[in-house]
This record gives sequence, structure tokens and C-alpha cells, in this order.
Amino acid sequence: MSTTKGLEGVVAAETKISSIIDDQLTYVGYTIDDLAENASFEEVVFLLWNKRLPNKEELAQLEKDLFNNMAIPSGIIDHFKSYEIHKVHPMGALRTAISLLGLYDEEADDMSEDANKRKAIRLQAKVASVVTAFSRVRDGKDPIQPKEGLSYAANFLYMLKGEIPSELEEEAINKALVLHADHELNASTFTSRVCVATLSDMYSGITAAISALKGPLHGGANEAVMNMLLEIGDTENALPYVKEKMANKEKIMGMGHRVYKTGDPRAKHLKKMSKELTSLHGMEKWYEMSEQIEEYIKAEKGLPANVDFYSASVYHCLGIKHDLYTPMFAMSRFSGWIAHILEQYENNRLIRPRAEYVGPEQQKYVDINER
Ligand SMILES: CC(=O)SCCNC(=O)CCNC(=O)[C@H](O)C(C)(C)COP(=O)(O)OP(=O)(O)OC[C@H]1O[C@@H](n2cnc3c(N)ncnc32)[C@H](O)[C@@H]1OP(=O)(O)O
Ligand SMILES: O=C([O-])CC(=O)C(=O)O
Repeated sequence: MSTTKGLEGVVAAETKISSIIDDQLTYVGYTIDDLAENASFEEVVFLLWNKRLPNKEELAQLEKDLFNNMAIPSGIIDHFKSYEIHKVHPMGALRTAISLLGLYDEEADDMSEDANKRKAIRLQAKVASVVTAFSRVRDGKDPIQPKEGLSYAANFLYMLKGEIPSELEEEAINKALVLHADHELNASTFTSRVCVATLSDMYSGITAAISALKGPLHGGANEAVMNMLLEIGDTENALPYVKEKMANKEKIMGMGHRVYKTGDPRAKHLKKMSKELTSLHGMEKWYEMSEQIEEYIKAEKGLPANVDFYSASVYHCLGIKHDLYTPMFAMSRFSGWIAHILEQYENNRLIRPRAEYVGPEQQKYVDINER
């Protein structure tokens, strides 16, 4: 038996949802550039779940279904109030809230195709309410109900802040949602597929995926990038900081990728947005620092900035609390996880690889009194 550390380069599934070929990302054959410039998040959700773009009626129906399913049980809010909310990470809270939500869903264990489609809508709709309700309860405020007629992106900001966002704010969130929606067999998506390949239910698959996304080598990197920028503080400190980290063999968050070698095609869209928003808000230093770090790491190590790198300064300009960055990633990635879960169910086989045993052999049991 031979092993590939971290399964690098191993092709573990077939998918019709997204692909990364020669550092180009496509969703169902549409380039991420095309979608980021033109599509609403709702269109992308439809695309990932149905493998085609919706017509006007289909899109309107999906928007309506999402809006109608955004309300969350009061038990979720009571649960947020039942522990020391300031001491927990929102990703931990999201993981538990989604698992809890499954207990309120009478169809949670109904594995029929129709029930799974209904749960898909419910999960995608409710995640925005769960993330925003958590944030508001933590701030000592009441959760806000979604507003009819607003897009998913706008409703997220509305439920978070209680104000209808500007066009630019809505566009920034919509673009971020489109860019984060799916990414082939990344760690959290793989986790969700492994989970549901046992024929476990969709809530379990999504809860498992949230758990995998939480780590700083994956989705947790966006928050870590902002923490790094805050630690650096000013543009002139950026290069000395990064050089010291590199000398100590520490990783620079938001840089590097398992698959992309020349560049993450999503990063340029977030970089452009970061430049625009930081300049609009007089926060240029966050962009300047980021660019200096990106250029240095690219030149020194040949590593590209990934999707998490510039999203940090974008969300900072929108006044979003730093520990909500990864839940926002999850909110978008729900669409991809759900698409992969449905695809796994369609043609399922248990995922069960092998491990090469490298431990001691031929051991003899020794009585506990003699150890
Ligand atoms: C949405 C996403 O999940 S995107 C990824 C988000 N994660 C991050 O931004 C965290 C920082 N980046 C990393 O840790 C890595 O680049 C990963 C986890 C994304 C990919 O890692 P892998 O493909 O396993 O690469 P691995 O960790 O083995 O690193 C290979 C080499 O590049 C170096 N390297 C990789 N990433 C970085 C980094 N961010 N900063 C400095 N060096 C790095 C490693 O130190 C290693 O160097 P060496 O060969 O001299 O020892
Ligand atoms: O694909 C990966 O390994 C990580 C990533 O960029 C993502 O999930 O968006």
C-alpha cells in the first residue's frame, strides 16, 4: 500500500457541480469570472442544485421560497441565550444551531428526493437568520425578521444591522456569496460527502461540513487574516512582520492553496472590491498592507493569495465583526455542500478508504500490575 499525505492529487469523486482545471474555477461549466460579474447568489444556488441557470419564473420562485423559509424556531434564539454567548466562537454556535435546527425539522430523517429538496431550501434560507440572530443576541439586541423584496445578500445585512444596505454593500456581499459558493472537493465538502455516504441525513452532513470549515487552514483563515492585519497595525510594519513570521517558519494566513499554484481566480475579484471599499471608507492601509504581503509571499515562496485573503479587508470595510467572517463563508458554502450532498445521494457508495499501518507489531498483552 502507498499513501498520499493529505490525499494531495487524489481524485476521490466524480462531480457535475464545479471544477478546477489549470487554475480556472467553473460552476457547472460557467467561469467564476462570468458569474462573479453577472449573477445573483440566488441564481448560483439554483445553478448548483439544478445544473442549469434558472429562467425568470424559476428564479422568482426560489427567491420566494428562500424568503418564506427564513424564520427560525424561537428555541434557537432561546438556546443562544442559554450559554455565555460572549465566550463562544460563532462557528461553534453555528455548528450547534444547525444540528439543533435538525431536531425541529420533522423531515430531517426523510431521505426521499422531495424531502431533501425541501430541506435544502430550509437550510439555505435559515442559515442567514441563524448567523445574524446569533450576532444580535450577542450584542443584546432582538433578532430582525427578513424583509420581503430584498435579495439574500441584502437581507443578510438587513438582519445583521437593521438597516437596508446601500447598493454597493449589497453588491459586495452578493459577490462574496457567489465567489464562496462551491469549490470542488475541498475539505469541508469532502467531509459532508463522507458523512452522507453512510446514508446519514442532510443536517448531519452540513453540521460535519461546518466543523471542517471552522479550522484556520480552511474557512477559518479569513478571520485569521484580519487578526493578522490588526496585529500589523500599519503599512510600514507589514514587511518586517511577514519576514519575521517566515524566518520562524510560521504560515501567513490567506496565502497558499492545495490546488491553485499560479493564483486563486476568486482572489482578484475580492482584491478589486477591497481596493474600492477601503478607498471609499478611508481605510486604504488594510489594502496596502495586504498587497505588500501578497507580493512578498508570491516573490519569496511562489504562493498565491487565496479567497480568504482579501475577503478580510472587504468585510472589515462593511463593519462586520471579524469572527462572523467564517460563518459568512459557511452561509454561502451551504449551497455547495447541499449540491454535493444531493449528488452523493444520487449515486451513493460508502466512502471508506484504507490506512497504511505504521505502528508497532507483534506486541504481547502485559497485565496492568506489571506495566
Ligand atoms: C478557503 C480555503 O480553505 S483556502 C486556504 C485557507 N487557508 C489558509 O490561508 C492558511 C494558510 N495556508 C496554508 O496553510 C496552506 O497553504 C494550505 C493549507 C492552504 C495548503 O496547504 P498544503 O497544500 O498542504 O501545503 P503545505 O502546508 O504542505 O505547504 C507546502 C509548503 O509551502 C509553505 N506554505 C504553505 N502555505 C503557506 C503560507 N500560508 N505561509 C507560508 N508558507 C506556506 C509550507 O510551509 C511548506 O513549505 P516547505 O515545503 O518549505 O516546508
Ligand atoms: O479548495 C480548497 O481546498 C479550499 C478552498 O479554496 C475552498 O474551499 O474554497
